[in-house]
Amino acid sequence: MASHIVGYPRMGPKRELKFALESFWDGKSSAEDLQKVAADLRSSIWKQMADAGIKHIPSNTFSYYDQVLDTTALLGAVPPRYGWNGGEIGFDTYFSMARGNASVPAMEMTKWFDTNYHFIVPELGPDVNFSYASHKAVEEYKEAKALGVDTIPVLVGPVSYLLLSKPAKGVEKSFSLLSLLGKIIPIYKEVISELKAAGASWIQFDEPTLVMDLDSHKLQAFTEAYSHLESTLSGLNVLIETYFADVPAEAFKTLTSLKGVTAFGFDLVRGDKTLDLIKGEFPKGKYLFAGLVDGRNIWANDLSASLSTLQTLEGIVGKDKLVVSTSCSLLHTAVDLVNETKLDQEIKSWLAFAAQKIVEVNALAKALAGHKDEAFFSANAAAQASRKSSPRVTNEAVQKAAAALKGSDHRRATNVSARLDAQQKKLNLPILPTTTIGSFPQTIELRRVRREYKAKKISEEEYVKAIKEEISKVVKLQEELDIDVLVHGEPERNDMVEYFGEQLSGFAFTVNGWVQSYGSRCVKPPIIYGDVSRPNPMTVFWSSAAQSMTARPMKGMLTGPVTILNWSFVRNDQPRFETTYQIALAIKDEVEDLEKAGINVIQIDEAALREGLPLRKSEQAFYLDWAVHSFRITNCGVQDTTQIHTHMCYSNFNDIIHSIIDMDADVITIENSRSDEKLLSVFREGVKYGAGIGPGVYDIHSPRIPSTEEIADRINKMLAVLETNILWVNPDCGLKTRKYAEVKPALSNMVAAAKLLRTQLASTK
Ligand SMILES: Nc1nc2c(c(=O)[nH]1)N[C@@H](CNc1ccc(C(=O)N[C@@H](CCC(=O)N[C@@H](CCC(=O)N[C@@H](CCC(=O)O)C(=O)O)C(=O)O)C(=O)O)cc1)CN2
Ligand code: MET
Ligand SMILES: [Zn+2]
Repeated sequence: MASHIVGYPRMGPKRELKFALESFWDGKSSAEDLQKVAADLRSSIWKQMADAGIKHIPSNTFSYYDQVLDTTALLGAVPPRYGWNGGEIGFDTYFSMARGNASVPAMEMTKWFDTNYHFIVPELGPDVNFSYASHKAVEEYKEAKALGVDTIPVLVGPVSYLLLSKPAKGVEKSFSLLSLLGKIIPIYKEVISELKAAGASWIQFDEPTLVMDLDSHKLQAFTEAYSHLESTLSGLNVLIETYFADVPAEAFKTLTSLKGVTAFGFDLVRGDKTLDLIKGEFPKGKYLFAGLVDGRNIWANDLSASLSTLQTLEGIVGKDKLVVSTSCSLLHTAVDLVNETKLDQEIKSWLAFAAQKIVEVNALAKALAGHKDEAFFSANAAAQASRKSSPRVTNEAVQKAAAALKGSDHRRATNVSARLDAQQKKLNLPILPTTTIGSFPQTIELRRVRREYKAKKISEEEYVKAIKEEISKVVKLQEELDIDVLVHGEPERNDMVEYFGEQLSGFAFTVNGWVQSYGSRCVKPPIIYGDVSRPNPMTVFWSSAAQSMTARPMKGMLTGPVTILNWSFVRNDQPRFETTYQIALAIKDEVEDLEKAGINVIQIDEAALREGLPLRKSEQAFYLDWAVHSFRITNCGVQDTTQIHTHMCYSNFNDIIHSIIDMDADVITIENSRSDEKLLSVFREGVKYGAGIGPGVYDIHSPRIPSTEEIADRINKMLAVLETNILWVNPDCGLKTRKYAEVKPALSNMVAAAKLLRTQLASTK
């Protein structure tokens, strides 16, 4: 019985790649240093899988930044503005596309399906001259082979690549990205041929777009693509891997009829309906890669349940055609539980990170082949049982309160325009008020202070003093810049989700449970294992201190329930909405405590609301309903004069704008500048929006400093579609990843642009 891993985290157990990348970008180390760290990481991962007994070990799932960008490099699809002149694509061009450089902004970055991973969006048009410009897939295959590991090379499939692209600037709206299929297939043929020549016997194409609701035209593209590749693929075993949801019935038919394909991979964790399709009809003689070990979470697999599913599948496809696999790439889970020395032992026994999941996959494959490791299975069964019955999981009062929420609407009593009037009387803001999203740069010094406090190397007194000093610096800076609504800068927070998780009951934490979010940036999602409650106020102390330092309004800064849910490892023993309602009640208490403490503006970030939208349309309305409801629960109890802000990033809102309006926030700040101002098109199409809105005026994910003119130009574009009196001026997102050398001039230009427009508007009145 064979085993397979869809993909593996690249950052390393201690984020070795992150540090190597950042040091290279800062000019502190050489390209060779970076390549050495990368090669060591790859070899240790391959060896680890080989030692565990995995049969199909993936290669080319390593990336210096992103696997979609790697595919863009493979195809030589570099946008002309990066000045690439052909030849093998090197670090310069590659990282310029990813991060921008002094003269050119970065390519667009967006969410990878419904995960917290971000990919670089290919920009394509009829004039792109595709060429085979990165041999990375072949080099990595050979590298593994030289280490004695014969791998299954992984490529982003041609159709998903095109479906995830966008038309380049200036390209006609009517241009069909799929029309480029004929141009990229020859490049895929080149790389497949080289892989074959290097000795590969298997190849994996990731085609996750197959889980979306694709029309027949798009499905047809799969049929076309793989029939063109058929002759080149002959002699190879070809796996098409899908993940993140069920494959719809139509797509399942198309997929399983593809020519030249010999194996199909399915996510059987998020997609429980696919099992029925397989039971209904699965092509004879083809391999089924059964993704039963969850790549998106940290819970230990229920091995006996998985084994019984596998036994059913074995009856359908036959013993020699069933392969045990992960539900998706392990990129989306933490790396190795071995490095968690501080976790409670009982909770630890419930968990499995990437390294442990490999062992689970292998144990299942062995058990199916009749070599069940009884000790391993019975330890697993004991852990499953302890998790089900552990008293630390349940809090009956919380369950009752959350259950009582259903059915009610939780709306503020007054409508938004009346509320905004009442708030303006109190706040007295100019038109085009300026603000920021919350965080200010997280300096090395700041991280050191937090770390030393956590390690008890400095006292609470010293810690409070240091953080207050930082807040005071940030407040002074904002006053000097003449920003209207201030923030405290979030210096006490490691991360906007982890920070709240640390203060809520029902959450556990890891020390090294990092997951890549984009490029070198990682997050450490807290683990929600039990019912959630708030033992004490979480932010009131710092927000009141900050407000006392200024006469200007200071925004209280909270993370909303849907975002806390979506950016945590969440329980899989109750529906997501139940967990969210529990978090909503905790945040509601915090909102009300902030109001009592005299904070008049409170921002409740729902950065990940869009991200959690189910991939399949049939499930979206239900999600939006409870997600928006949870947000309203948090602030339905405040006075009219308390101004509720929310913030969202990386969002494509056109399809959910009505839900956003239904959140009924007083002001919303939204990412906008790195996605071609797609957001504004919603309003151009006539959607009425009466609340305050601040579409980001510059991209904070790039080190580039925007000029006053550029920002003024952006604001003008917004004024063309939005009423002057509702528009706010702010960056796209928080500033924590930037340096002060970037933030000061950028914000100064932002305020200058707002003032310029205020003057212009006053003179044209
Ligand atoms: N959860 C989440 N998801 C999100 C976002 C977000 O802000 N949070 N933003 C969007 C974009 N994604 C982002 C993801 C990560 C970061 C980011 O800045 N991450 C930091 C993590 C920094 C962090 O939390 N650090 C901790 C831990 C400190 C630390 O790293 N300590 C040292 C030493 C530890 C010791 O000696 O004990 C280490 O572990 O190396 C802290 O500052 O307190 C990074 O990768 O650099 C930014 C945006 C979308 N998704
Ligand atoms: N308040 C948060 C910040 O400014 C919101 C970030 S959204 C990823 O960092
Ligand atoms: Zn954001």
